Amino acid sequence: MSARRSGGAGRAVGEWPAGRPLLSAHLVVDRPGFRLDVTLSVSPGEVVALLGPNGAGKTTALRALAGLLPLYAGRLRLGEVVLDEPAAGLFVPPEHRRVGVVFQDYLLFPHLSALDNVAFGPQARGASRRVARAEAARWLERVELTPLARQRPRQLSGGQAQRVALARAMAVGPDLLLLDEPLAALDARTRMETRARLHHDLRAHEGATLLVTHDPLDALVLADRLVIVEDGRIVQEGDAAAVTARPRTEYVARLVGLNLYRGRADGHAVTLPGGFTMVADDEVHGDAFLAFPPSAVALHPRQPAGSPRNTWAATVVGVLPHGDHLRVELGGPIRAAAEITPASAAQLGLLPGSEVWAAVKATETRAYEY
Ligand SMILES: Nc1ncnc2c1ncn2[C@@H]1O[C@H](COP(=O)(O)OP(=O)(O)OP(=O)(O)O)[C@@H](O)[C@H]1O
Repeated sequence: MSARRSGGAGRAVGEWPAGRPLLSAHLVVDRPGFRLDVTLSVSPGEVVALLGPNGAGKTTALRALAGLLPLYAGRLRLGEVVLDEPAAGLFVPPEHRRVGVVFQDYLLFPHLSALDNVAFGPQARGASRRVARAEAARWLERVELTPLARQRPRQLSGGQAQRVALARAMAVGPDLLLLDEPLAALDARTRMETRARLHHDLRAHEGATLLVTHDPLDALVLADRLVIVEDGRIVQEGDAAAVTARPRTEYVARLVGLNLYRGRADGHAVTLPGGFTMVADDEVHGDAFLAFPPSAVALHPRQPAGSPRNTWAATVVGVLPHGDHLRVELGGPIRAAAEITPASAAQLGLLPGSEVWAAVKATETRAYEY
């Protein structure tokens, strides 16, 4: 099978020129009432997480990369091969792409053993049964499942089934590995263990990896770079530190647990919609984001003396447990979340409708341009 037909890199991933992305895609997909329009590039060995709320278009992007949905416009190149380019009449079908997919519910064949599930990929791509099974055995060994090779999927735990699905996706030697919510089907405990294993296995993959997830923890643990999609568009991308330090949408701010506002800055003062002004540690001019963590919000029963900055009268909208703290949703001149201990909540006698004073130190308040 030629590299072109097989949709392969056309040269070993190890020889791929440094600095040139292995996957380079401008994906435009039309659905009734929805358009996905995103540009993605992933380098060899890099793990990118596509993160976003429900209906953002993550699965649509993954399906387009796998060839399960054709592009409406744009271009998808993997290695040296163009897999989809409607304007040029090019489309490589899924079975001829060097792409491995781990679906959310794994889609293992229930009547086949773990070994034959993994052997399916190489066999479907033309390997003999013997070669495919040898390849499958090698992959099961890599994910430490050799003793379970003869088991059927229903005899495997969720974490084991996930690893069989990963071995099956890797057994075709993919240049692009796609994972759709790989840990969503697992309970919390198995999830932690499987996440750690998956991290280890993904490090060993020389090709490009794209992971679709709702779960910020999966993204932070597994990925080198985050791409955040909302309503079919990329709203922010970068490594975890950059994204969490400077969220650019409310979704991202919630994800990283920050209060976030848009306003106009004049030096250290940022005026928010409605006219409330806050003082930030940073100096910015023009349109700006203002962000502070809920843990930086102190609540007082009366107006605190001697600290007129960043203090406002607020009304308690709701109180929710948050780990071993309480998260207090506040209404008032700005909506904000505060995180306090159960002891201080009891002292303040917090109930929905309670009146309190909120205070945030300028040193804990960040401002940055948008
Ligand atoms: N088979 C389909 N036919 C038509 N529209 C679809 C289909 N599947 C998804 N959509 C629409 O495409 C948009 C993006 O959906 P998609 O499943 O890609 O989002 P997502 O980010 O993966 O969401 P989730 O996290 O809920 O899986 C949504 O508006 C959805 O209603």
